[in-house]
Amino acid sequence: MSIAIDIAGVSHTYQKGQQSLPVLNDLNISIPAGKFTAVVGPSGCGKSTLTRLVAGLMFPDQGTVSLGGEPVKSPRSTVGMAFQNPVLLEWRTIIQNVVLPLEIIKSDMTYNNRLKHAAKLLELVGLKGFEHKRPSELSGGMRQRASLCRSIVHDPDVLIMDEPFGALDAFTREDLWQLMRDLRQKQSFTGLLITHDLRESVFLADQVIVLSSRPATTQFVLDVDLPEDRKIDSLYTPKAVEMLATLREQIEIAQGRNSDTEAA
Ligand SMILES: Nc1ncnc2c1ncn2[C@@H]1O[C@H](COP(=O)(O)OP(=O)(O)OP(=O)(O)O)[C@@H](O)[C@H]1O
Repeated sequence: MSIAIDIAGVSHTYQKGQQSLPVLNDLNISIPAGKFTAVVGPSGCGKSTLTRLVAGLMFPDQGTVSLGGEPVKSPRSTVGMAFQNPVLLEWRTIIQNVVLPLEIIKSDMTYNNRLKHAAKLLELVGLKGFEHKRPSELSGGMRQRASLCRSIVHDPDVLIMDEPFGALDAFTREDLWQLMRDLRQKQSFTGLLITHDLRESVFLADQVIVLSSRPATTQFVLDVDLPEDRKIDSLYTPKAVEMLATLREQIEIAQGRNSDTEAA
């Protein structure tokens, strides 16, 4: 299986005036094409920094980040990003927000085809009938659904998610986990998910990486040995409960090593 995201020997230090803050230390993560890896770790250990490096928004001091075998030298149109706060433009309708990446990346696509493609995705995520509403007319969960559509409307090879469900209530979050599972089956992409929610990591990922406290390095890797077509109930099976207990233990070990604040 080909490697879609390869983080090889990556170290990074922020410089603020005379002060240095080492954040990542010799990090190695390989994610095969079509698979999802979740990254968990103490607050402030460097998870968002990692997403910025993979997105090509900044570059590591040492090591290489490669997507599809090519070193990342700038942001790529084959990458989609989803964040905790769905920043939807209020002066655009929901469907106009979703087509935005197509306007920029797939400018050769006709206006009607862009709309058709976005409408199909909105239907898939249960937002048929809301295409012409403004973002402020939707609930937080609905806005996040629309934002996910915008993240994948251009058929990215890689989807980077930085706590995309963190601001939602527990039930909406579980709904969106199931939505993400279904989207993955319809549209193949490789996922890098940053989360503080261990259940989310086990539900969505094929592999969970626990980072140590800052400067973060790989402390523990868990292969999620659950069926691909997971149900929320799968999280209550003895196997899943055991995995969650292992992850919690690893997070506690990581936190014990000098983390900023509480996590997970
Ligand atoms: N641009 C920057 N310049 C200097 N320091 C930064 C910068 N961005 C982040 N940091 C610092 O680097 C450390 C890691 O930040 P980062 O956001 O990557 O951690 P995180 O693991 O995503 O945190 P959290 O879990 O709380 O979201 C923090 O101490 C943060 O204050």
